[in-house]
Amino acid sequence: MPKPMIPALAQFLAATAGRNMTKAAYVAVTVGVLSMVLLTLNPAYETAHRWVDLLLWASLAYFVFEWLVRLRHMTRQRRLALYMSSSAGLVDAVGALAVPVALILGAEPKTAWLLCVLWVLKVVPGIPGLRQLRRVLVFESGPLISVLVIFLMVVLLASVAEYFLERDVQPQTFGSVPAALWWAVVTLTTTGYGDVVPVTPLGRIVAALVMISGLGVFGLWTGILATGFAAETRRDNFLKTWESVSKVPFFAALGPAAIADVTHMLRTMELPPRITIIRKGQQGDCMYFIAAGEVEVDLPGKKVQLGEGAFFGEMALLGNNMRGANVSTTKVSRLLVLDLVDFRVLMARHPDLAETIDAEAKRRALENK
Ligand SMILES: Nc1ncnc2c1ncn2[C@@H]1O[C@@H]2COP(=O)(O)O[C@H]2[C@H]1O
Repeated sequence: MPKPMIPALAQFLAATAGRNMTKAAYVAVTVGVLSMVLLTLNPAYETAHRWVDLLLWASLAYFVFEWLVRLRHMTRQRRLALYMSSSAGLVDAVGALAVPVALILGAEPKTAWLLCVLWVLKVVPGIPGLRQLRRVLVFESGPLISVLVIFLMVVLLASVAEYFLERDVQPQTFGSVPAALWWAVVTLTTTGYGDVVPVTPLGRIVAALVMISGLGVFGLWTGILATGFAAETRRDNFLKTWESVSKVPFFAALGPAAIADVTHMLRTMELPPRITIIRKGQQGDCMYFIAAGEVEVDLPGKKVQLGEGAFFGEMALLGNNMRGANVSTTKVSRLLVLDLVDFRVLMARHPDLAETIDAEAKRRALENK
């Protein structure tokens, strides 16, 4: 018998605490935050205030319900303290309590509902690549902090210089170092509001230097983050491929160093069922190892299934470069792809593997005659 909807939903919400958001939570965040934005729009809010209020209360009710369900679930699991002190627990608590507490404390409703902007924090665990970003920030913290220190140094030097050069001509805007600091930050970050502008010749020369430094500082930041991300993605791919390679029996006899070597040459590909990977008659530029799943080779008069650990697509690389049959997936499959150049390198570096591939290709060619 299907479970009643509310208990089933409650069980699901409890189990997803601290993980990616549920679809309902995405809807509640979007509806809630958009309604909050409408609340600040006049006269639109005045005309539709019943609907906007209803949507705001409905979103809040969802988050309160979700929080209570999770509290109950964690109490039963004896993990309440852990949940309440985790970032997910804090975000859930803030999402459920911020607006009601502000209303109870007597804040004006239009002000209290602004706090529902905090619901966007719920989206954080679902952001793809967040773990990668965190790791990049940790690994690259040294260079990033160095750039930050350079930024602060230039800001301070420039603002003192501009204060000295401009204070007599523009006492209103450059009359103190903090006032000049505002100009320095706006200029160095390349924002350039243009509300405060040096007018003396020397002041302008300093400004030009600050603008050029700004480009350099931001170029450095971007460069450090971009290379950090690229390195992190490479590491992630390597780990994923390593895991698959070590599971393929074909590579099992290799030592860890050789597996690492092979892993550098392979890339992973995830495919759904019924996808054609190889078409007969096309040029062959890579071969495949099956890490998981199954493929079917469509030969004249028969179909051959190849499962986990098998390889295919080697015959074109060893022969006349032409694919001899159609090959497609029959199940969800994870394949390791070896490009032609790396295939040659692999064959040269690992003669035992080369022999196995060669022998299997010859056996298949005989079988197909
Ligand atoms: N008899 C067979 N048994 C298993 N696989 C085969 C057989 N014949 C061909 N194949 C595979 O199907 C692939 C089609 O592309 P290739 O010719 O590059 O390489 C071929 C082999 O890897």
